[in-house]
Amino acid sequence: MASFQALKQQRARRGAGAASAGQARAAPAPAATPAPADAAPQPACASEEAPVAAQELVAEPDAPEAASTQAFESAATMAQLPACGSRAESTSYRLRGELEVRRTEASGRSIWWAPTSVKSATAGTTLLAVSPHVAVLSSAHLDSRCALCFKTADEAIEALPHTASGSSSPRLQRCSGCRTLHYCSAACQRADWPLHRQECAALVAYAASAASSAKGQTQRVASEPGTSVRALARLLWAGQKKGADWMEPVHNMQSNRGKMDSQQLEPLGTIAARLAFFMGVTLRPDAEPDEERSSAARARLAALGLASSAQLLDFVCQYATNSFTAASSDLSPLGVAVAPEAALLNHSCVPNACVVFPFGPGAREGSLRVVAIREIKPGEEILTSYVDLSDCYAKRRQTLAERYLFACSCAMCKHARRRAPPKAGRAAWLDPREAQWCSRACGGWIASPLTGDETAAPVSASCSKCGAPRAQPDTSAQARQSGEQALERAERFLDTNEPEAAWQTLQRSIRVLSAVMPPSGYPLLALMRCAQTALIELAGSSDASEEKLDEATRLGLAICAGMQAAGGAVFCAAHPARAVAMATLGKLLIADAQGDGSQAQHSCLASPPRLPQAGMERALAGRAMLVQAHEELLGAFGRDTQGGAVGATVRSALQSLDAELSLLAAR
Ligand SMILES: C[S@@+](CC[C@H](N)C(=O)[O-])C[C@H]1O[C@@H](n2cnc3c(N)ncnc32)[C@H](O)[C@@H]1O
Repeated sequence: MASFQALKQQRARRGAGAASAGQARAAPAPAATPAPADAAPQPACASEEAPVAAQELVAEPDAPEAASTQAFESAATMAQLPACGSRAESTSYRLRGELEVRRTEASGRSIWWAPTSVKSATAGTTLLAVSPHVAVLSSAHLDSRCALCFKTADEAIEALPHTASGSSSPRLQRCSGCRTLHYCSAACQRADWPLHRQECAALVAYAASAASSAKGQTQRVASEPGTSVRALARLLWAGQKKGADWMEPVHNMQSNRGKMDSQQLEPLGTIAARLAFFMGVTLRPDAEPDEERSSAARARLAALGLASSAQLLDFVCQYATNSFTAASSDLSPLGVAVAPEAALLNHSCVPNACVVFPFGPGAREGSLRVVAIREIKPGEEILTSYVDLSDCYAKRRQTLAERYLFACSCAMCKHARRRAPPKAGRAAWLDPREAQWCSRACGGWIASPLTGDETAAPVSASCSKCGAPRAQPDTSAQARQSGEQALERAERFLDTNEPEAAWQTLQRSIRVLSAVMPPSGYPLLALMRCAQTALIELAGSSDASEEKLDEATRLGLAICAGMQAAGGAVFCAAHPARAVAMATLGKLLIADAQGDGSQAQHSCLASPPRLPQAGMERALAGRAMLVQAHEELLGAFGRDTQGGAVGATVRSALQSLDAELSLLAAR
C-alpha cells in the first residue's frame, strides 16, 4: 500500500483555507487570502489564516538597525507621520474577462461577476489567474526551499524528467554572495538574479551590521531582515526596473493607515524603518539640520518611486492589508505574495471563491488563482475569506478588526450577532463552531455563550435534541482559552521543526475540548489539524510510526466530520481546506491499510472514532475517501488544473491502489 513518506510532505496546516490577502492572506490563509490565509490575501487571504506578515510583525528577534546610530526614524516617529491621500482610482471598470471592479461606500472596491455574463460561474471555475508581483519565501524556509520555485531539494528532483533525476544531487545550492538564499538549480538562480542582484548586496550589508550589533548583546539578532522587509524591498527594486505602469496597481492598493491607532501602527513603523535601513536609506529628521543627509535620503526614496517617508509607511500599510500567504499546493504556508489584482477581493465568512496556488507559489505563470467554490451568478460579488473559517465569530471579528480594520456584516456574522429565535415550526440554526455537547449526553448540541462581542444578544441556550438548558457554570470558555494558547505554542513548534513538542502541547487540550464539543467546535478543529500535521511528520521518523499513523487517521476522521458539519455550511464542498483534509485522510487510510488493526488505546480524543479494520476494509474506505476528495479538489483548485498538484497525487494513489486491489482479486 502507499507509503506515508508522501504524506509527510503534505502538512495539512491550519490556516489552509484562508489563503488570503492577509489569508492565504496570510491565509487568508489559506487556500490563499490576501492572507488566508482559509492561508491568508487572504489578502494574505487566500487561505484561512493570519498572514505571515502580521505574525512576523510581533515576534522577530532584534534587528541591527535598532542598535544602529544610523537608524532611520524610530517606529514611534514613523507612526506619527501624516497619512498620504489614497491613489486608488474611483470608477468601476472591467478587470478582465467576466470580472468587473466596482466600488461601494461600505467596503471600497471589490470584484464582481459581470451582470452582463450570460451564465453563472460554477464551482471549480478559475476566475482569475495571475503571477504575483512578488512571491517571497518566509524566513523559516530560507535554508530548506528554493528561493525562486519554493521547492525543497526532494521536490525539485521529483519534478525532473525521470531520465534527468539520477544525475542530480538532492541538495540546494546556497548563493555564495549573501549565503542566505538557496536554489534548487542553476536555472532557478539565473532566473532570480535580476532581482536578487540588489538584494544580495543588501543582505550582505545587513548581515555585517547584524554581526556588529550582536557583539556584547545577549539577545539574538537576526541576520536577515525578515519576510516582509524582503518582500517589500523586492517590490520596490522590481518597480525601479519595470516602471511606473507596473507599480501603479501596487500603489493603488488600499491603505488602512488613516484608521489605525498608534498601537496598530507601531509594528508597521518598525517594518518601514527596517525596510529603509535594508535598502540603504538613512533619514533622520531628528538630525536636522543635517540637510545633506536628509536630501540624499529623499533622493533615494524618489529613486524607489516614493515621495516621502510618510509614503514609505503607507506602502507598508498597503502591504499589511493586501499581501497573501503564499501557500504550497496543499495549503502549507510558505511565504508571502503581493498580487494587486487579486487583492481587490473583499471578504465574507461565507466565501464563494478562494485564492489558491494549485502548483505552489513559485515562478510559474498564473500561479495564483482565484477559483469559484460555489455557484456565482451574474451580477454577484466575488468574496473570499481573510480568516480561518474554523474560527468562532468572536475570533473572526477580532482578526478582521485588528488586521483589516472593518466589521464583517456577512450573513454568518449577522446571524451570530442576532442570535435570532427560531421561526415558528423551525429549529434555530446552530453554528457548528459555537456548539457544545448537551451535558445530558443525548448527542444534541447547545450554543456556547458568545464571548468577545458586547454587541451580540445574550444567549440563553437549550439542547437542540432534548431541550435541556446549558450546564451552569459553563466551564468551556476557560478550556477554549487554554486551547487557543496551546495552538499558538504548537504552531510555533511546527515552524521550528519540533513536531514532538507540538504533539505533546496539543494532546491535553484536544482531550478536554473533544469531551465538551463536537469536532467542528472552536478551537478544537484547528487543534486537531495541527496535531495531525505533527503526527504525520513524526510518523516518518519515529519507531512507533504505526501508532502515530493510526492516531493521525482517527484525527483525520474527526477533522473531516467537523468540516462537513451542518451540511457544509462552514466548509462547503470544494473548499480547499476541506478537499485537502479529505485527500490527507484518504492517503492515511490507504497508507495504513496494513496496520495492526488495533483500535484506540491511547487516543487524545475523548471518544475516538472507530478505524476501519486494517486490510481490505480500510483500503476500501481509503479509496472511497480519495474518490470524494478528488471531486472536491477539482472544485477547490480549478477544473482546468485538474485539482492542481494534490489532485495529481490523489489520481496516482488511486491508480496504484486499484492495481493492487485487482492483483489481490486475481489471486
Ligand atoms: C484586500 S483589501 C480589499 C479591496 C479593497 N476593498 C479596496 O478597495 O482595495 C481589504 C480591505 O477591504 C475592505 N473590506 C474587505 N472586505 C470587506 C467587507 N466585507 N466589509 C467591509 N470592508 C471590507 C477593508 O477595508 C479591508 O481592509
